[in-house]
Amino acid sequence: MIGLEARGLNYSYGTKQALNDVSFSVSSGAFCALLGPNGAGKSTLFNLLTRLFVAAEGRIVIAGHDLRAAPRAALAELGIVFQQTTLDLDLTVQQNLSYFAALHGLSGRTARRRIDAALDQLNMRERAGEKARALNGGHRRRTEIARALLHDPSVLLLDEPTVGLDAAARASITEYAHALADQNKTILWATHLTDEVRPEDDLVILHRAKVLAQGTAREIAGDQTLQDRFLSLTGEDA
Ligand SMILES: Nc1ncnc2c1ncn2[C@@H]1O[C@H](COP(=O)(O)OP(=O)(O)OP(=O)(O)O)[C@@H](O)[C@H]1O
Repeated sequence: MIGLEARGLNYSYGTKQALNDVSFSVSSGAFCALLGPNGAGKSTLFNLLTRLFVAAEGRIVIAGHDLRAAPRAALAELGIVFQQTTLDLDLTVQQNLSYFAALHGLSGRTARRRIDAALDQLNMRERAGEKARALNGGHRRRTEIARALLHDPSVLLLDEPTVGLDAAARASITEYAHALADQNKTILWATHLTDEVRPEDDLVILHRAKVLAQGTAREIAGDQTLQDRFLSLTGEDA
């Protein structure tokens, strides 16, 4: 089954083409890295997938729902962690999540149950009472991932979620995202760092608005390291 599918997406800012006939699909429950250097078009693609932008042509299907024909059903299956942190720093972890749960129409016992489950999933329950401002970068990211899970989406988009984190926090966030895929969430993980991609991960390489390669990272790397393969495909260092 397909968790996320993009077909024939084009997008331009004036004369600047940011996406050029972009097509790829991610199997349900797979971890897929979207690898591309700065300016490749990753954020533009995320803006189309979340319907912040609407593509004139092409098709996006989220957990079986066409984003154009059935936007509410499609977006209900989508969780998103944006590149910029979007927590209210003056609220506690719990309050940040409660507020978001309310936006999704969750309240009372259901909201509390979902919040506890999401905090447990990210190992953040003991920090529920701390203000977001007091958390380090890794814990803030974990809170944002927990928040993105509250409405139980089947597809989770993460836009360069490790930017600004130290190596230990980076490894830990990557690990949590893989664990979510193991629990059958479909994950699309944008990054410009080849060391965040595991050989068994699905991989889409985006460069200058185009998909250059798609497959497992192992297949795409062939007999090279992924870093060397990426460099030879794009002529850029990752
Ligand atoms: N509002 C805009 N107006 C004009 N050009 C834009 C605009 N936003 C992005 N671009 C251009 O479109 C291309 C794709 O940008 P995009 O932000 O999608 O790439 P990205 O892979 O997410 O890069 P980054 O990692 O730097 O965010 C780049 O060449 C960028 O300069």
